[in-house]
This record gives sequence, structure tokens and C-alpha cells, in this order.
Amino acid sequence: MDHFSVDSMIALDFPKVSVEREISKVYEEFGHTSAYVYVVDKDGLLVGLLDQSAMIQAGTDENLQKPAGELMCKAPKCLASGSTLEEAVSYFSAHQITEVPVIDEAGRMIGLLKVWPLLDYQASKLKMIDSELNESKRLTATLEAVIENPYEGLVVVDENSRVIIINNFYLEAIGITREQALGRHIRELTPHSELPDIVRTGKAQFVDYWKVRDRDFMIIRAPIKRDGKTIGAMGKTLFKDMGLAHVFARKLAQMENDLKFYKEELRKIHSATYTFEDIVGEDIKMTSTIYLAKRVARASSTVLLTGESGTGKELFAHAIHNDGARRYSPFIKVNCAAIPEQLLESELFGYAEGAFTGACKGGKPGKFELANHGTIFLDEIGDMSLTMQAKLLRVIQEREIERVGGTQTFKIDVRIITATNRKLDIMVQEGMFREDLFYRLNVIVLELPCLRERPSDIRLLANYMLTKLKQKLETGVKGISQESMQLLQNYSWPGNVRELESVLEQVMNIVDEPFILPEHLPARIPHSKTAAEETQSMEKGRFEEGVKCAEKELLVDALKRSKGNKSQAAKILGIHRSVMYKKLRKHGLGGMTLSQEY
Ligand SMILES: Nc1ncnc2c1ncn2[C@@H]1O[C@H](COP(=O)(O)OP(=O)(O)OP(=O)(O)O)[C@@H](O)[C@H]1O
Repeated sequence: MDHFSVDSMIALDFPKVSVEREISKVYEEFGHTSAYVYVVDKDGLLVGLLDQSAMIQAGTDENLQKPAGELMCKAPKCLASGSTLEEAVSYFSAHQITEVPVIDEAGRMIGLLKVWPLLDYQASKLKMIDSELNESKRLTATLEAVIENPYEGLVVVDENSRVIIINNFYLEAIGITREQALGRHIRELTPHSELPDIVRTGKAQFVDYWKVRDRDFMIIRAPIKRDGKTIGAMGKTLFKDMGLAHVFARKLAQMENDLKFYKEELRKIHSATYTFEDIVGEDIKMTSTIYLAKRVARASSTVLLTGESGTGKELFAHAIHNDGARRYSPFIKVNCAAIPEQLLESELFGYAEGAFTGACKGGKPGKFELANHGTIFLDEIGDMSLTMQAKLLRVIQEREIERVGGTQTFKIDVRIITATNRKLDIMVQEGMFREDLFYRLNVIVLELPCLRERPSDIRLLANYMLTKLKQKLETGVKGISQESMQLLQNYSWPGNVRELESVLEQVMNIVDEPFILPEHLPARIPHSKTAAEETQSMEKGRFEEGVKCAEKELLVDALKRSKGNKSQAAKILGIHRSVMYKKLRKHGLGGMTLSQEY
């Protein structure tokens, strides 16, 4: 006989559908990888091989057309007519036989489907069942350990609120045995249980208080659902006892505190620290600048602060912001000289997501965005490149920004305060600063006087800083000798107030004596006397200074204790009122009020 395929089976009145169905059943049963089906013709010759894609590859296999006597040797007669493949497979597998006859409608066997290797399949199926069993045993053991953990109570009820799982912790808490609990309605065990409500509503209750037999617990209750339907509920204690709950609550409170602290720190970073109260100065140049600054603080106009380094430009920027309507909004400082040119643009205007390699997801807001509704303080504006000046000009004119690499523009409402110690007008002439930007920034100009122009403020500032440093450094230094003060006033202070601050801090760190004397001052502050004169007068001067300072300190102390009452202060010191007044005049304390610092 010729080779035959599914089509040739049709020619033999064997319906194609039926063959395909039978074949697919074999595959379904044995899996595509574990079974092969051979088709043998009625003369016992192998005529087809069904591979994994269920094709009859007639004529393509070298085994085709070979006698299949040995394959058929086990074919039972009882199956020779009309059994379905399913019946055949189950019969064969029970008898460890791996062949199925193909029969025609008259019940004649026209071929044979040989299923191979059925035995391997059975063995692997058994192995699989065995490993599934082991896995589920392992899982059950783990679940039991979880359920029986000694730190938490657990009870599970079914859809009728009957207990199906309960752990020892829970049993112990309510004081009954497992046998007494299983299968009972939960309210028979704990009359006020809310689990039936959870089963009814299907809604969880997160964290509730549960008191049982004089013990307090925190508990959560949750529904158990399958295919969206509530099939039970579980109650679980959260802590072994309330002691642990309190530990947890304390930790939570600590974390909340920390969070508050960091939020406050962040707020401080984005807010102005100083106010006009922190600006010390009595010199007319200074007081008129403060007066003007206070006036401009109320408006939103752009301010340009000029003056030598260390004259207090940043201090003024803070004070102006803090005195105006924007005081509760951010104060953002940008040091234009400290940020590399290529980063300044994204620092000021932010960048969009994917603007460059390494850009943060979601992009990053720039300082202008952060300062929205508040103030941006652009320090060292004179150090900004011409390219950046053009970009800044656009923002000032349009009052809108676009993130680097972005397409959207944002409207911004920001007050701009700039500062520089460079001469912007000269820079404009030299082509180093854009003229149009200069006029945009030069709306209100506050020129801060340098320290050498206001020597009277040196004494004031030095005493003010001494008081602050005494607290900070906890030193025994009580004051500055008159002679030292004179030297400080004679000095030119190129670094202005910042330099004065650092000289005092440096001196107070090394001086062990109560008063800062000329020899304690750094060498760059010129001493008016020659070294010989100094040595001579030093001993005398030191004693006199000491006495003078001590006397002054006693006077100040007595006045403080008498709350400014001079007669009372005289009594405290045991001196006559007239002597008291004389000494007060000598030390310049005649008009002393309590708020003054000496
Ligand atoms: N009038 C003042 N009263 C009290 N402290 C002052 C005064 N002026 C300046 N200071 C202090 O001096 C230091 C320098 O001030 P600030 O940084 O404001 O100066 P600046 O002009 O901005 O300096 P730069 O140009 O170098 O940035 C700060 O510690 C500041 O608190």
C-alpha cells in the first residue's frame, strides 16, 4: 500500500476531523514533548510519524514502510473495533501498553497510533506529582510556622463566621483550647468580635483596640476574598502587647520629629535668616542706607546692592526680603561666581526630563522656580558670563522661564535682588556687562559703605561681635582694651565687617587673658608705637586697662541687676550716688539702657 497521510485516511473513509481530533487528544494527554504517534497501516507497515507539530510526515522518515509487527505485538483484540482513543489510552496505560488502533467505520483496523514513551510519561507524571506534594508540604509547614508565630495572635473565620484557623497565641489570650474553638461561631468565643461585620461588609478595619481578659492589644481585621467574593475574615493582633505598641508609637513620634526637623532645616535653607535688627551701624552713611533699604523692602522692585566685599550686602538682601510682603515665601540665594558657567543655566532655570545624560527623572526645578512668589538673590552678578546675562535679561523682561531641554514655559513672580562688589557701570563701558541688563538691575541701588569710612561703627561692631563670640566660643575674654580698640579703628579693613569678625574670632581663640590687648592682634594691624615703647607701656597699660575694664564691668553688672536704676546700682556697689554718676560718665555709660551691649 502507498504511504498514507491524513488525506489518504479520508480516502479510506476515515474522517479527517476524527483523525485530527484523536491526534490532538493524544497530544493533550501526553504533552507535545513526551509523546510521539506513529501511524501504521493495516498490513503492519509504518506509514506515518506524527511529530510535535502533528504532521504526518509520510515518506520522509526512514522508518516508514517497515513491518510494524513488533509494535503491534501488544495490540489487544478487544480494542480492535470501535474504541475511542481516550478509552484506548486509559486501557493501554493501565496495561502498560502504548499502542492505539485506528479503525474504519466498519470496525476494521486500518492503522495503528503508537504512543511512545507512555511509561516514561507516567513516571515523569508521578515524579511531578511527588515534587508538587513535597512543595505543598513545605509550604504548609511554612504557613503553619507563620500562623503559629509567638508574637502575634491570629484567627480566621469562614463565610459563616465559624473559626477555621486559630493560633496558640490567640487561644491563650481568650483562654480556651483549639478543640473548643474550631468550628464555633467567633462570637461564642469572643462575644464582641467584629469579624462577622467584616464578613458581612467585606471591608477591612485597620488598627483597633482590643481588650480581652485584662490584656490590651492592637488588632487589624480584614476580609478574605476569592474571585471578589468575601469567603471569610481574619483578625490579627499587631503587637504582642501594648508595651510594644508604645515602643512603636515612640519610634513613630521620633520619626515625625526628625521629619519636622528636616522640613524646618529645608525651610531655613530656603528662607532669609537675617533682619534689619541684625544690621549694626550708627554712622550716618549706614543709617541712611538702612532707612532706604527698609523703604524699598515694601515694594517688589529689583534691587542692586553694591559695596566692597564683606560690607553686608547679603545681610541686606535677607533683611529686605524679611521686611517685605514676601517674607513667608522662599528666599533663594545663588552665587553666580561659584557655579561653573555650564551648570549655571540649569541651576537657575532647571532642566526637563532627559535633557542630558544623568538628568533626574521628572527633571529638576531651577532656582527661579523655587523662588516663585519669593525673592531670588543673585550674588556676584558681575561675574556672570555675557551668554548667561542674555538669558537672565530675557527672564527679567518676560517674567517667564523655560527649563533647559524643555518646551514649556512657566510664568514666575519673583523679586530679584542682585549684589556685586564690582563696578558694573565700568564693566558696561568695557563691554563686560550688558548695558540693557545693567539698566534692568539698576532700578534701586543701595551702596553699602565700607568699614574704614565709618570708624565709629568699628567700636560698635567689635563689641557686638565680641558678645556673640563669647557665647559661641565660651571663652573668658571679657572685653577689648581701649588701646586695642584704637588700633582696630585705625586699620583700613579691606575685608570690611567679615575681616573684623574673623580677626576677633581668631584672637578670642588664642587669648587667655580677660582683655584683648594690642599684642594679641594680628601683625597686619599696625601698632602706632614702637616695639620698645610698647614693651614699656604694656605692663602699665595692661594693669590700667584691666582695672578700667573690671570697673566698667562692675558698673554694667550693677545696672543690669538694678534694672537700670542708677541709685540702686550705686547701693549694690556700695558707692555714693555722685561717685556712681561720675564713673558712669567716665566709661561712657551715662545714657546706658538695658538693651545696649558692652
Ligand atoms: N552692619 C553689619 N552688622 C552686623 N554684621 C554685619 C554687618 N555687615 C556685615 N556683617 C557680617 O559680616 C559678614 C559678611 O557680610 P556679607 O556676607 O553680608 O557681606 P557681602 O558684602 O555680601 O560680602 P561678599 O561681597 O564677599 O559676598 C557676615 O557675617 C555678616 O553677618
